Amino acid sequence: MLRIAVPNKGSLSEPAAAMLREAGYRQRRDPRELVLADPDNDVEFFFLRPRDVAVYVGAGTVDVGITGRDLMIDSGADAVEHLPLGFARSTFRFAAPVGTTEDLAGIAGRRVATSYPVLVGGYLREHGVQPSAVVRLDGAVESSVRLGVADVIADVVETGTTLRAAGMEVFGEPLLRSEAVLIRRADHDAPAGLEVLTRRLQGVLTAREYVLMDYDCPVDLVEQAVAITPGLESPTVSPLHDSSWAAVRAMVPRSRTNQVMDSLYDLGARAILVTSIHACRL
Ligand SMILES: Nc1ncnc2c1ncn2[C@@H]1O[C@H](COP(=O)(O)OP(=O)(O)OP(=O)(O)O)[C@@H](O)[C@H]1O
Ligand SMILES: O=P(O)(O)OC[C@H]1O[C@H](OP(=O)(O)OP(=O)(O)O)[C@H](O)[C@@H]1O
Ligand SMILES: [Mg+2]
Repeated sequence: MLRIAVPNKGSLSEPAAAMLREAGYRQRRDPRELVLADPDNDVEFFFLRPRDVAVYVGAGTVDVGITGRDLMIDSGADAVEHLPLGFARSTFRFAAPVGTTEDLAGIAGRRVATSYPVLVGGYLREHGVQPSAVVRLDGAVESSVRLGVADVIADVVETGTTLRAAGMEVFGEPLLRSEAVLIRRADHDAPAGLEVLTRRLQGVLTAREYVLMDYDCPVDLVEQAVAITPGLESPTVSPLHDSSWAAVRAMVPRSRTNQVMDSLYDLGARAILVTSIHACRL
């Protein structure tokens, strides 16, 4: 039975459960449940703090887990990324009160507050910058400068709203681009059952990323039309009762749906229909 660690709280918890549910797994109804067996799918879920997921995976007491790339690196655990999951996307950045710090070198001899001390310490060492201290805080790091325990911060930034509200701005390059990832133990064979889990999650990712597009097209325009919708391998082209027309079906990136429909219509395609993919195995 594959043992899977899942975040029990925070911004990873809900989307992780939604993804697993979409992949056909049971998920808990009561947020106080700590363990959930799913014998039909031969897996068992352990609901753990997101920060701890990599620790358990690295120790081998669970087989795989869902966590953030930033959290995995900060844990220092013996775990590796197996599959990026496309949600909880963020950047990890240095920031300081507006107009006070220009670049990485400006951190030398100053105090950096963060909830990710291992990640930040490692990055600064790699770049040869020595702060006077790395101050570890649990959260609300943006308040640390105003409250006098640090001079700059390093934290998760998504929209930048929290930083702006605190009168801060980012500086330097992002330390990291993070997202939710499926992780497994480093230097060990893939556990039994991981292949099925991976294929199922990949199915969800594809179903989220693509739509199915069907359209009718004059036969002499098919070549130009399939150049617009090449699909993943090759689009399906079927004859229609009216032999001067063909029906085409192809997968199209969801984000480009409307541009592709406009181009097809301009070319002369008609009856363009878009359908969501409910599930798939490629
Ligand atoms: N605003 C955000 N947008 C996108 N991802 C985020 C955001 N805040 C945190 N994350 C990601 O969520 C993970 C951290 O989850 P965690 O549950 O520890 O913290 P949290 O979501 O800030 O919850 P809490 O603050 O309630 O503890 C990290 O991978 C981080 O990159
Ligand atoms: O760029 P934004 O869209 O504003 O998002 C980034 C903020 O979101 C998270 O905070 P959270 O609300 O989880 O509070 P915390 O700092 O206490 O963890 C993160 O730590 C940042 O503060
Ligand atoms: Mg937080």
